[in-house]
Amino acid sequence: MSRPAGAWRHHPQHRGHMWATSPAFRRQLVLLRTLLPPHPAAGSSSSASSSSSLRFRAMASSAVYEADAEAVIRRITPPLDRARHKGQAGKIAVIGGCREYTGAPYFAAISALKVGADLSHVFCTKDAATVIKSYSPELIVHPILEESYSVRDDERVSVSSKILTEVAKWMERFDCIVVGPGLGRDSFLLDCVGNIMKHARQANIPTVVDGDGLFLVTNNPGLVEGNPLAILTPNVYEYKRLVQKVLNCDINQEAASEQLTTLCQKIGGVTIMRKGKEDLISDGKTVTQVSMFGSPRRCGGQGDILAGSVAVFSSWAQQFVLANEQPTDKRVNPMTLGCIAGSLLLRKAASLAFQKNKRSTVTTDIIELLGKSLEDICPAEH
Ligand SMILES: NC(=O)C1=CN([C@@H]2O[C@H](COP(=O)(O)OP(=O)(O)OC[C@H]3O[C@@H](n4cnc5c(N)ncnc54)[C@H](O)[C@@H]3O)[C@@H](O)[C@H]2O)[C@@H](O)CC1
Ligand SMILES: Nc1ncnc2c1ncn2[C@@H]1O[C@H](COP(=O)(O)OP(=O)(O)OP(=O)(O)O)[C@@H](O)[C@H]1O
Ligand SMILES: [Mg+2]
Repeated sequence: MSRPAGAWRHHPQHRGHMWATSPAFRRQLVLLRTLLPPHPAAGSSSSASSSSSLRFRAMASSAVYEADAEAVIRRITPPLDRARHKGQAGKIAVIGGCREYTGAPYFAAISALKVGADLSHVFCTKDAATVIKSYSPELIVHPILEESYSVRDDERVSVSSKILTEVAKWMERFDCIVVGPGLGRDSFLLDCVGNIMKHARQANIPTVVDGDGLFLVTNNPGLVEGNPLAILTPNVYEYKRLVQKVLNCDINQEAASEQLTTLCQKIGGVTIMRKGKEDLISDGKTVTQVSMFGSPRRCGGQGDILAGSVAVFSSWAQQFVLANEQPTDKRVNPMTLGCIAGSLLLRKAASLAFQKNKRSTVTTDIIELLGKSLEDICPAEH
């Protein structure tokens, strides 16, 4: 996603946003401070920023900050510049899709396009490929993954290495990959995907891990340990399993933010978005939340939309942070910004879809409203 340095700085949408600051984080998080309210330690009043959308609340001993997520979206979304060519707004790949699940990888991949990526690929099993292609001609679908039932024992090593070679050919082109939507839990397939994750890491490709990708990572945390380009997006059950495995304890709701911070630190370097009534986001240093109400419908697939959206926003945020030329130690974590932006956009689209469709709201209704939701926040220029 090469682009002229500073492209974002000249976006009219990005001018003049007065965000609150957080002195306690100033040294580390120059951009994120603009998303945060005054920190209590700085002597500001506890009714911090009551006049703005920025709030904080104490949970156990860790403060949780409500992000000004609209401002984040405006800030990181690149302008539609006529001089740009295909690919510069992002190339995303979803690793997922098997016999059982074809909806999830489709939802994630099409959402990436609807948010604004130029190209969206899906790497899935042969069974799933034709089905996914039939949902949309926009997606580039690679039928290369194999499940145990289709591979003889004596073929496993060669098939596994062929799969890795095939994905590796493409890997450098991607700005972000999403591992897990509709992947299934076949052991051979998960082994192959573990190798793909290792390769992505070596190639410094940001990786969103969701759905069955989290099943893989929970059983093998080493796949993401110490990787600052990894984002985990667990739902309530996936989070519980991760906490049990990594922290060896149960969920502590009273100290939710502290536990999330500890989990990030224990895994090391990763960003985790704990999905739920509020989406709680931490990279082990700060905890931010997005709590704008979306929709009371909990139809399956909303997490897939989120994963595809976070992939796009994170790659935009990475470029934004680089283009603003902050010293490395002062850069905000772009993965956090991507999570904040993806969370708000999904919630806005879900809210609009629910207004229209009420109880019959399904995931495709929400996807159709991603564009309007983004337009309301950050209009395209003409
Ligand atoms: N249309 C599709 O193809 C969809 C496929 N999906 C994929 O389906 C796969 C499995 O994801 P799921 O989120 O369904 O995962 P699970 O199969 O773990 O969970 C399914 C449901 O079972 C229940 N459950 C799970 N663990 C539980 C526990 N410990 N205690 C009580 N109830 C529990 C919950 O209601 C949960 O929502 C993933 O690959 C995911 O991406 C989902 O994204 C939904 C949409
Ligand atoms: N109780 C809730 N109230 C409001 N929003 C919620 C609630 N639970 C989840 N969400 C929203 O729905 C999004 C998807 O979360 P969810 O927990 O449904 O993911 P998931 O189970 O992984 O979804 P999927 O069916 O795609 O696998 C989250 O980003 C969150 O914003
Ligand atoms: Mg899910």
